[in-house]
Amino acid sequence: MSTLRLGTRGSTLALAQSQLTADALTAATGRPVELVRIVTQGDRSSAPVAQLGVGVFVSALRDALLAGEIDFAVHSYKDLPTGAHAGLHIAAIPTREDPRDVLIAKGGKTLAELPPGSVIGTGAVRRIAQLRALGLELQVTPIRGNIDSRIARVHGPEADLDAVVLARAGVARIGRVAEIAETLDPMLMLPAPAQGALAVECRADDADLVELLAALDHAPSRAAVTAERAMLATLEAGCSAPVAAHAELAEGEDGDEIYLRGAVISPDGVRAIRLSRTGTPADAAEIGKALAADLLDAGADTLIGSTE
Ligand SMILES: NCc1[nH]cc(CCC(=O)O)c1CC(=O)O
Repeated sequence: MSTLRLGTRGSTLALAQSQLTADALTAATGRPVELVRIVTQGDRSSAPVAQLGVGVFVSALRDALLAGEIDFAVHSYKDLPTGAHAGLHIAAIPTREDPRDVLIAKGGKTLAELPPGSVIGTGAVRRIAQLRALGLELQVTPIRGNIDSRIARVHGPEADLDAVVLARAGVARIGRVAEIAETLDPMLMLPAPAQGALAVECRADDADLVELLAALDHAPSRAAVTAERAMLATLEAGCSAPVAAHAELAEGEDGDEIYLRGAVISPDGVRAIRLSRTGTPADAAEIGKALAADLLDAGADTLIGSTE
């Protein structure tokens, strides 16, 4: 059996989730997998991610896939642009990690324990807006870089921040959950659509590999992510304010039920529209689209204008 080439970025997180997926595939199918390092434009640049544009970390991997240099790639699903990519196919969405955000703070302080004037670093407008919405005497400062360098801004000899907010999934995958001070309740900090989920992608015409990779697919995770991403995709057309979403699957009386919560927040955190919908996993995409329509009806597009 030929060895499959899994293309990966060189960051600690990318290597960790690629290795995890390689091991899971070998365990499930017996097929050997080797990791192939790909340097992306996002790794070479130190410009803010907002300037580099969405999907910059993804494009080099996709180019390598289409060029046949690698057989498949593992992405953080939340980093993928919402549109489908010609010639490529997401063959598996493995079991999702905890989608919530976490606080890593000096002295292990929780959000409520941070003294007035504390400086919190985060790059995502979604997190900045929700932190501001708490109305605390906190200073939010934009940061970028990989997870290790963000944690080093709080824990380590070069520390210059009181706290950072990160996705729990990333911290868990690089083996640093012990440093988490608080896992943030989605009531306060609703996660990014698809946070904590991975997308395993290969060429659409590689039928054998599409079938092989399906061994890694986890139907409940796929349903949750499909609902969240459908909401995001529909909102993108009508609204550019920060978007958050979280779908949970629960056993209802008539089988599994999806409970999708969504929010659109003004960047200054002053106004937020929060709504929810339920439905069956088979209707995941429709639930997401319908919730986005509800949010737009409630004025989500008017939240863009309120700047900092
Ligand atoms: N935007 C970068 C990014 N992409 C995926 C993760 C974490 C892991 C995940 O959500 O799957 C992170 C870091 C973070 O947001 O803290």
